[in-house]
Amino acid sequence: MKLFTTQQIRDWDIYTIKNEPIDSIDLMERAANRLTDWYYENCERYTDITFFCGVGNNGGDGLVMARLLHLLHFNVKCYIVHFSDKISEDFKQNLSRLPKNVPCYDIKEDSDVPVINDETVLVDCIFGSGLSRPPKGITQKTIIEINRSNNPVIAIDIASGLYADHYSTHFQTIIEADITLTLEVPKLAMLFPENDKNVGELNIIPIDLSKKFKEETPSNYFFTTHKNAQEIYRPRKRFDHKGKFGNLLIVGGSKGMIGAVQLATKAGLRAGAGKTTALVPACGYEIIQATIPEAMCISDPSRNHIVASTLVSKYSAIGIGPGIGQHEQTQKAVRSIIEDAEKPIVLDADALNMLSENDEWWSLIPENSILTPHLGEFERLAGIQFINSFDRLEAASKMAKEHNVIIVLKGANTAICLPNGQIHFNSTGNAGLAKGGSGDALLGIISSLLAQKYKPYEAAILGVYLHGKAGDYASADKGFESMVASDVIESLGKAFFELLK
Ligand SMILES: NC(=O)C1=CN([C@@H]2O[C@H](COP(=O)(O)OP(=O)(O)OC[C@H]3O[C@@H](n4cnc5c(N)ncnc54)[C@H](OP(=O)(O)O)[C@@H]3O)[C@@H](O)[C@H]2O)[C@@H](O)CC1
Ligand SMILES: [K+]
Repeated sequence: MKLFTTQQIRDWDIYTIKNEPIDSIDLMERAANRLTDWYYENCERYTDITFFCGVGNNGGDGLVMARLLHLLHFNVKCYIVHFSDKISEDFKQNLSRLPKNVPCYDIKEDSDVPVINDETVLVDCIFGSGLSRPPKGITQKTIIEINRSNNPVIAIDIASGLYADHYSTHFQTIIEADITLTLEVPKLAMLFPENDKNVGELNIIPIDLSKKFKEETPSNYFFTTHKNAQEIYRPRKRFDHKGKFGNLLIVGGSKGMIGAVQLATKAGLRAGAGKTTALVPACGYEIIQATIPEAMCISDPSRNHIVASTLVSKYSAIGIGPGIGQHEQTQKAVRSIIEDAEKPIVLDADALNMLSENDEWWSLIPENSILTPHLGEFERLAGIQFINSFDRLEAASKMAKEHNVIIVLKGANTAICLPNGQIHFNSTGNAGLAKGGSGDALLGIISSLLAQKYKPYEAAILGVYLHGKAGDYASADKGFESMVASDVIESLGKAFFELLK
């Protein structure tokens, strides 16, 4: 799914109105109908609803919802926040359509801001994508009061006060929503961790804006949906044999860290590689052989850490890094594997930390290789600590373009930065994945897909999606706290199955 800036969304709106064609008031009615359907299907038992409407089109959406929910016999009331004398035409029309028996109050000065103490759902439609500066005065006061209440808050399109395309610094005056119902596509700011408390649970409400505009308007931002993952996935055919699914090598492990390479190897197998081999220090040999009978194992001459490289040309993909440590001799071995590799490889964990200390390695990395740093590893690679996610993402995208590699910036909504400038945000996964071993599983999955001849960008996007989806199954079964990386790997099968639906 392509993501757009607010300016592009405004143009999309205008294009749809002109070319469908549809009157703007009817488009607002359609959007509010979809929002109302969502409310009815998901929140039917919450019968008391208070709307806080601005005087732009976001407020207009709120007024239509209020009318429709009133007709469905919900107890609705509205507050109108008069933040400007410039009132949108569609807002005005919908205010006149609001049934007279819906209580409606004006907020024009500070003393009009209500103290919220009744049990009601609060619907935030003060500002939408038209926010142009931090809220002040009565708007600020209203937002603070909504946040102070303990009532459930649903934001329409975007939490009021949050900039859609760039970093917000006025944290005190942004709605903290429990649920965001965003129209047609998520907005960029919703995918960044610092805005999590403002966005809450994100739901996308399609409103049928023009398909032609969507296809023809360029964007570098994407959100990986189930359908996108299905388009990449290639189901197996009846006569396929193991030779077709590649020969994967996982390089990792050191004394006390054999579990990491064990998880990556298991994940590689579960993600479908035809043959999977682990290259580990001698102390890990028996562990791998005894616990993963399906895998082959090469024992390094050294007992506690890897010192020797191996003949890399016979493998269709190589994943390097889980639990590998940073011993000087290991660095030499890793460097020589990277140097010998002729196809894209996958680098994680200490392999990335080694790279951040050896700038000259960049020129050795085969193009389109995949680097999977978490935020700390990325900052080491970039040599900078970032203040916000926008700057961090920009730096990751620049690095991907500059070095012709794929950067998988791990976190909630993992961002996959491609050398062509595209950034793909993942849509699956949960907080239970923030745990040791999770990254090892991801390295195994991505390398395994690469071994199966998925293109590097496909392996990265699909691998991250499957890892998150398996994490969602694991959390449903074990809970966020108790799920571990092994549960994620065990759930991979269900994630693959779902792609067939
Ligand atoms: N996408 C779609 O196709 C559809 C979108 N729809 C809906 O429309 C919404 C966008 O509507 P919108 O453009 O009218 O913007 P919205 O945020 O309601 O208000 C803008 C007003 O606020 C003002 N203003 C801004 N900041 C301010 C501040 N701090 N303090 C005071 N004033 C401030 C600003 O004034 P200005 O910046 O010009 O000074 C302007 O007057 C969108 O989110 C969605 O809900 C659907 O209806 C149908 C289809
Ligand atoms: K809003």
